[in-house]
Amino acid sequence: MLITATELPDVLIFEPKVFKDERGYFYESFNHAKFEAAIGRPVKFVQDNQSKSQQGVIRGLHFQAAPSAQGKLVRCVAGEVFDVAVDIRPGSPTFGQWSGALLSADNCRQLWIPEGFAHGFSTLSKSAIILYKTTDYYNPQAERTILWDDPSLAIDWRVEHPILSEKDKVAPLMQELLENNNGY
Ligand SMILES: Cc1cn([C@H]2C[C@H](O)[C@@H](COP(=O)(O)OP(=O)(O)O[C@H]3O[C@H](C)C(=O)[C@H](O)[C@H]3O)O2)c(=O)[nH]c1=O
Repeated sequence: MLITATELPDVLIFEPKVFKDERGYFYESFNHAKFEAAIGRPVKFVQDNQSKSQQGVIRGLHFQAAPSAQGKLVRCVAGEVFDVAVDIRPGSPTFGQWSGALLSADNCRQLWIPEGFAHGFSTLSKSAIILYKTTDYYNPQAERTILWDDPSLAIDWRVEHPILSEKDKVAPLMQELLENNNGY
């Protein structure tokens, strides 16, 4: 398994060893012991999620406020997405910075996004299916959103005129969340 650092020290790209032969391919999509050894701490995933999106969809930016914060291990099993993590940990040296990775069914890459980051992705292929593990359960009361095109983040989503949920269309700016302190 190849592990690559990103611009955000705690956000990592995992590339599993893919065994290809005349039948197709095989790879271990998750190995708990290897994953914990790679990130250097115990991690317990409690929920698996799956979503399908059409080209041009952006889902995000989302996170759950503490104590329901979720770490996410994201992979794309059909098509291609640009997966983005934003450091929203107050006091972090990379606070407000983002990092993105192309995840696709072909590159088999996975993005590890620890607790304390907001997450979103844009759909680059005709459609895309992502699967992701989370380290805490869904808690609607703890759900928070940040506006996808918040100018203070200036994320390049690589899509024009994105398709958004009604919730995402009206998400607050990160500064608004900080000011009224309901985001953390
Ligand atoms: C996240 C979630 C949602 N739901 C229900 C709530 C809604 O009735 C429906 C669709 O939810 P939503 O529109 O929030 O789905 P996404 O826009 O894909 O949200 C996700 O997208 C970004 C990229 C994330 O990282 C989060 O996991 C999550 O916020 O599924 C559940 O029942 N359980 C869940 O864990």
